[in-house]
Amino acid sequence: VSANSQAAPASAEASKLSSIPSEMKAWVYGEYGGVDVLKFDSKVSVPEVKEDQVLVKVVAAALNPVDFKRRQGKFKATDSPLPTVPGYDVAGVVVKVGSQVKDLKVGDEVYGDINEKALDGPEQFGSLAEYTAVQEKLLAPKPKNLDFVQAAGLPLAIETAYEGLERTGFSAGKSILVLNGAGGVGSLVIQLAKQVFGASKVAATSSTGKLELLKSLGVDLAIDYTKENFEDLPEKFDVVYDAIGQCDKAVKVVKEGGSVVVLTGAVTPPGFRFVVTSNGGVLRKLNPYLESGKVKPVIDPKGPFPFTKVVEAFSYIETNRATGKVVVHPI
Ligand SMILES: C/C=C1/OC(C)=C(O)C1=O
Repeated sequence: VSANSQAAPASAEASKLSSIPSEMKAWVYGEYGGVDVLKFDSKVSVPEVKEDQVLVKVVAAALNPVDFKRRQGKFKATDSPLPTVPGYDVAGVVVKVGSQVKDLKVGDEVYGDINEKALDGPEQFGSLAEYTAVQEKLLAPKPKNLDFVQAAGLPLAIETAYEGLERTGFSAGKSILVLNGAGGVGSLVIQLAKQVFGASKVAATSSTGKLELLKSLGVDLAIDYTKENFEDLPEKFDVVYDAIGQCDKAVKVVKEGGSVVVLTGAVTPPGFRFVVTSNGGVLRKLNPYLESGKVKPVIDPKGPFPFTKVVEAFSYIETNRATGKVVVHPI
C-alpha cells in the first residue's frame, strides 16, 4: 500500500477514514499473571490518535521479554493502567495521522517500538491488536527489502543492540563477546558490531544447535556454552554484551577499562545496565544496512504465530530458547 494521500481525492480519503472501525480485535489482560490472563477480545475500542501520533493498521507484531515480564507485574510500579493490550514492536500501514504529524502520511508502510520508555508509562494499547496509535518519532519507513514479519522483528531489539554499543563507545578495531548471540538482541549486536561499528573480533555464545547461525551472522569465535565456560577463556574483550543475565561471569573476561553491557539481572562492576529508549531515528540511520542486507532480522522458525496463537507465542518466548524474534502474523 503506497497510495499518496496528498493526491487522493477527498472521497477516497474519506473512504479511508470511514474504513477505520470503532472496535477491533486485540489480546488483552486485566490482571497480572501467567499466560492464562491473556484474553482475546473482539470489541476493543480502536485508540484515538493524539496530535503527534499516527494510527497504524497492524500487519505484524513481535514479542519481547519485556512483554511477559510486564504481564507478570514485574514493572507494575511504573506501568500504565490495566487492562493492557501488550506488544511493543509493530509493522503496518498508516491509516490516520494526528494534526501535528509532519513526515508520515496515510498509506505509509512503517515499523517501530511503540513505547519510548519501555518500563515507564508504556502505552496501554499495544501492538497485539488490529490497530495501534504510535508517536511519529518512534516510527520509521519499513525497509523496502523486508516484509512486515521481518520488519516487526527488529525495532526494540535492534534499538537495544545499537544503544548498548553506543553507550560503551564501541568503535572500529575493538573486540566484543556477545552472551546469547542467537537471541533477539544478541543476533543483532553481532551484526551491528561487525557491519556498523567495525569490530576487529566478535565472539558469541549459544547452544550447540545454533553455532552455525552465529557463524552466518559473522562471528569469529562461536562458543558452545554446553561444552565450555566462556569465563574460562584466556582471551579478554574490550566489551562484553550480556544479553542473557550472566554479568558476574561476564566481568571476568572484560579487559581492564572495558565495558560490560547488562540488559537484565544483577549488575557487577564494571557492568552497567540500561533500558532502551525507542527512537525511529535509529531505525532510519540503520536503514542502509538493512536495505543492503548487511544486517538481517533473525525470525524464529517456529513462527510467525497467527493472531489466534498469541498464548502459544508467549509460552514459547518464555522458554528463553527462542532463536531471534518471535513474531505474530497475520493479524
Ligand atoms: C526492554 C526493557 C527491559 O528492561 C528490563 C530490565 C528487561 O528485563 C527488559 O526486557
